[in-house]
Amino acid sequence: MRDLNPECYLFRQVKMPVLRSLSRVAQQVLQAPACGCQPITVAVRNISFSPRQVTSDASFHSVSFSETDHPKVLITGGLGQLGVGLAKLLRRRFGNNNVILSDIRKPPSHVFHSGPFIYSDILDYKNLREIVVNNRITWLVHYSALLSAVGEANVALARAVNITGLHNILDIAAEHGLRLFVPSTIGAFGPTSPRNPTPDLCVQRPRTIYGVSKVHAELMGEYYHHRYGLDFRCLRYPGIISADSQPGGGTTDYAVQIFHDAVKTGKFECNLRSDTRLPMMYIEDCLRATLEVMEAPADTLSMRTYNINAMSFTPAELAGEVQRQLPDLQVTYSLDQVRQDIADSWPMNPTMRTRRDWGWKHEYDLPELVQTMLAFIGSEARVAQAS
Ligand SMILES: NC(=O)c1ccc[n+]([C@@H]2O[C@H](COP(=O)([O-])OP(=O)(O)OC[C@H]3O[C@@H](n4cnc5c(N)ncnc54)[C@H](O)[C@@H]3O)[C@@H](O)[C@H]2O)c1
Ligand SMILES: C[C@@H](O)[C@H](N)C(=O)O
Repeated sequence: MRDLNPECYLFRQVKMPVLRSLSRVAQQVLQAPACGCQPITVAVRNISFSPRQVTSDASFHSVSFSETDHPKVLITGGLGQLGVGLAKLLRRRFGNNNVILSDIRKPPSHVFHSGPFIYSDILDYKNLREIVVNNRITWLVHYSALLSAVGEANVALARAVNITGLHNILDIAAEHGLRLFVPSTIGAFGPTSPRNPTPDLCVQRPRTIYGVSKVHAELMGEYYHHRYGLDFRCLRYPGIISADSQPGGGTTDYAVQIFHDAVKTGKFECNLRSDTRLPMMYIEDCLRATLEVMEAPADTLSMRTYNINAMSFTPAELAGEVQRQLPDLQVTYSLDQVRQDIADSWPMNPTMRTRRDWGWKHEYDLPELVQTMLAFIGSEARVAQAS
């Protein structure tokens, strides 16, 4: 089964009653509609029936998104390291009011006043659905998650947010014909995956709840794509490095912290071994890749989950590059064994079919990354000192 017919889908969505009882899990076969599509009925969520119409020549585009309109975007978990930057990029492209940031945390004043913000807990399915319906959302970028190190410290919460929350997102997206982006991660690989290089398709047996939940997200998204025609798109981000937003508790956080410590104290204690090689990317490249994969014509996507990368370096190599700009920086090493074990199971160099499929090219390598980070954090520090 490949895809949905928009008219049939919307017709059925409006006409069909939504059944809420968790105990009434079932499937119904509907009568063939006038358009001649072969109807199937699928319980996307066990509280409702969502009939899906499939035609052999249908494309994979979202059912409710007209290509001539701007998408109406909802970003979940938008107050983390990546969400505010993505909202800024998407708002520049689609208009301020067409991009809604959401989170369960209170936004800082500059974020609150920069565009639409809304409270949304992804564990609250009804609230999510209300937001999607009331705001006529067509694209959903699902950023809410607990990252690798924080997830190991709170497995139950990570399981709830990263797995149960994802189920809510998938059902909402399928039921309302949204184009859905869910980031995966290099953490979706594990100790038995090939590390150098790591192909897009290979063994994935991660040993963190974060990694397990992200493999689950990849597989569920692809399943919904093939089963229900959900327009699911996924990139496995490497460690993302940003100057104006803080990482949320991952294994690659050291590569952000070093810049702040270098500028503020001239000393940096690294919690990974000096020779730990991991894939990394500057945030601007990451957000551009996200927009590019969301805008890519469906027929250019040979897969729905892709590796993506810019550079790979070790703490020693990063420190060396920072020391070229700030020669007095002192770097010491004090291992966090949880993070080290995680890092030792992750890829060093993911290969990328994105290059072939939609021409992905990063702009920032290590020297540009270091210059940009130091320039930004340095100027912030000077402003803070002056005021
Ligand atoms: N930053 C990276 O290096 C990186 C790398 C690979 C993948 N990713 C993925 O990208 C996405 C965004 O990453 P990030 O670095 O911005 O994460 P982050 O940890 O900085 O932010 C996650 C956000 O999710 C929110 N959240 C937690 N529980 C929630 C709930 N119940 N409902 C709604 N929101 C909730 C948090 O409040 C937080 O603002 C995540 O899915 C992450 O796995 C990030
Ligand atoms: C790599 C990524 O998923 C995140 N930065 C982490 O370290 O957990």
